[in-house]
This record gives sequence, C-alpha cells and structure tokens, in this order.
Amino acid sequence: MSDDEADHDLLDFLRQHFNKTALTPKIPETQVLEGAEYVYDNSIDVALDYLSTKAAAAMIYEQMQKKEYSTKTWSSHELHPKAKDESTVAFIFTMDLLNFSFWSELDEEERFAVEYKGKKWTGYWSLVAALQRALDEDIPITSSDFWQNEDECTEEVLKHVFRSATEEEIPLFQERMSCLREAGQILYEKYQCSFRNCITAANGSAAALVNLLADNFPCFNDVVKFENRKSVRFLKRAQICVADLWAAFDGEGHGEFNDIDKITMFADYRIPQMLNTLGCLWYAPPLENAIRKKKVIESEHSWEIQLRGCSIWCIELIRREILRNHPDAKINAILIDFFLYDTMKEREIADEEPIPHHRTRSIWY
Ligand SMILES: Nc1nc2c(c(CN[C@H]3C=C[C@H](O)[C@@H]3O)cn2[C@@H]2O[C@H](COP(=O)(O)O)[C@@H](O)[C@H]2O)c(=O)[nH]1
Repeated sequence: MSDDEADHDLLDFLRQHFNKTALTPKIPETQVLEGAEYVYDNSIDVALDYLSTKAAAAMIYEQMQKKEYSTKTWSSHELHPKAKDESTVAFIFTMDLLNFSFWSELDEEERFAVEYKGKKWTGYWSLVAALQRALDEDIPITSSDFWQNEDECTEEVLKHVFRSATEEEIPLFQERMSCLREAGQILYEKYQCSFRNCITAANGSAAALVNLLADNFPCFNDVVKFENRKSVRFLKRAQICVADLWAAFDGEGHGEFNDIDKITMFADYRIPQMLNTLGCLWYAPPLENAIRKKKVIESEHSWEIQLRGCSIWCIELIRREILRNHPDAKINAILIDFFLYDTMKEREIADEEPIPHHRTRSIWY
C-alpha cells in the first residue's frame, strides 16, 4: 500500500470515528453507583446482610405505601419552602451548600440549636430554620450577590444568621462561610450570578447537574481515594441538591429531570446508622466499638469510606428488591433515602437510638 493510500485510509477512519463520537450525544453518568459497588466488593469492616436487606425492602415499601410517601412529603415539612418559584431554587442551593456536619458531642439541651417559630431546631433543621429566620429578618441569605458583598455579608452578619440558642455555635462556621463566598464567586464568573442557569445548562439531566456542581464548585466535589487505589465519587451534597429540587417541585418546572432515577442514596451519617439498626449493615467489632464509643473517624479513613459506599449499595439493593416485587412502584433511591432519614429522626426524637451514628467532621455531609 502506498503512503498516500495509507494516509487516505487513516483519514477515512478518523473521519468516520470522529463523526460517530460527535454525533452520539454523551449520556451523562455520575459514576457514584459504580464507586459504591467497588467499595462494597472490597470492604472488610462493613458488610451487608442479605436477608435483613430483603426484609427492610418489604418494610420500607409497606411503610411508604401506608404514609403515601412521595415528593409531596418534602414540601409538607414545616420549615421547607412551599413556593414553586425561583426563590425556592435559590433557597435549596443555599441550603445544600451548607447541608453538612451538624452533629454535636453535647447533650440535647446544650448542643447548637436555632430558635425559630417558637421552637428550638437542631441538626439539619437548625440550618433550614436559620435560613428562614434570616429571610424573615430581611437578610438576603439566599442571594449569591449578597454572599460576595463583603461589606454587607460580613462575618458578624453571618454569625447573626447562624446564632445559637445555646452556648455552642454551629459546627464548621468558617468552612460554611467559605462555601458561600466560593459559590458566589463561581456563580458570578460562570452562571450570571444564578443557580437557575446551572439547572438550564444541565438540559433536563439530573446526572449532568450533579456533574456540573462537582466539576465547577470545589465544595460539592465529594470524591475520595479508597485504599490509595480507586477514586470514588460520593457527591452527597451535589446529589441531595438535585433531589431536593426534584422533590420541592414535584418533578416539574425547575425540578423536572429525565433521568432522576440515576441519583443514589446520599452518603451521610444518618442512613448508615438506620441501616445498621435494621440489621442490613454489619460492622466488624473494632469499627462497631469505635462507633459505640463515639470515637471520631477521620474523613477519608477506610472505615468512613466503607460506611458510605456500602450504605449507597445497600439502598440500591433495597430499591431493586422493591421494584422486583412491585414493578410499578413509584419509588427510587431518593424517596427510600428521604423516608429512612425522616424515620431515623422520628426514632431519635423518641430516644430510640440503639447505636450512635459515626462521627466524621467534614464539609462533605
Ligand atoms: N441521606 C440523607 N441525609 C440527610 C437528609 C437530610 C434532610 N433531608 C430532608 C429532605 C427530604 C427529607 O424528607 C428530609 O426531610 C439531611 N441529611 C444529612 O443528615 C445529616 C444531618 O442529620 P441530623 O444532624 O440528624 O439532622 C447531615 O449530614 C445532613 O446533610 C436526607 O434526607 N437524607
């Protein structure tokens, strides 16, 4: 074959190959589930109990049916915003920028709490209460212009927004302030100061919006190295941000996504606790001992990664088991997760915490 003929064939091949890849639109994937399965397959301190997982699937399905658990449950919570408009989009973005690490070593009376509407709110609800209280006080806490305006949005104004009803202040205050400043700067530089434009850029894909948040906002880029060999994407706050949008808008308008079932469970510190209580998640004795003694487990420690990865995989198995028995069920990992979180909170209030949740302090969850 002459050189010319060889060049011609190569050009032909490249032209065909290039056009093919250019023509087939890349389907957005988050790789969260693949990473979770890898962690599960390589975990030795956390395991899943198959029979308990099957039983949990039946119980969860039955309870969700009984409670008519759906996206509408989200807006029914007293503190969640009800308006189906851009103010709720901005609220959810602000909330999920800061939706991490509320746990405290102090008891219920002394832990960080926010007083709002005549109640003391703790944990995740302390964040939602603080944001609602700020808006009631005409502080534009959900505006990215405000976050960037260091003359108006000063440290003491933010301390006022997150002021506590107890002696303990909100955990990781400085990190929360940095998340707002960073996100404000990125929205200004890339999205004309509005998270609404990120949703538009994702073009109806939940996975694309998760990836957009992780790829453009470092504080959403929740990725770890498992045992120094595999990069695992958990993307907890990026995923729960998309899930909160979907639920708040009942899957319509600003919450309409054509691939919402690609969103996995959100790897936090509550759901692993619930899965262990249900017998689904099993801890090796040294890990169980550390959790029962409320020992801090460092962020990115193998135990922490195993807890997070195995929890995501466990909810996936529960989701598959439910759909195997009820093919028409309107259920996905988001609703199973939300249901378990709310159930865990009810049990916590009823003081039924058979085992503590694990203690890792980080901005990731
Ligand atoms: N996996 C998962 N993690 C969740 C939530 C929520 C609240 N979601 C609301 C929206 C819909 C639902 O119906 C809920 O009403 C907060 N968290 C995480 O838990 C931790 C706070 O715990 P505690 O300190 O005890 O409040 C912290 O990491 C926080 O990021 C969830 O739903 N799933």
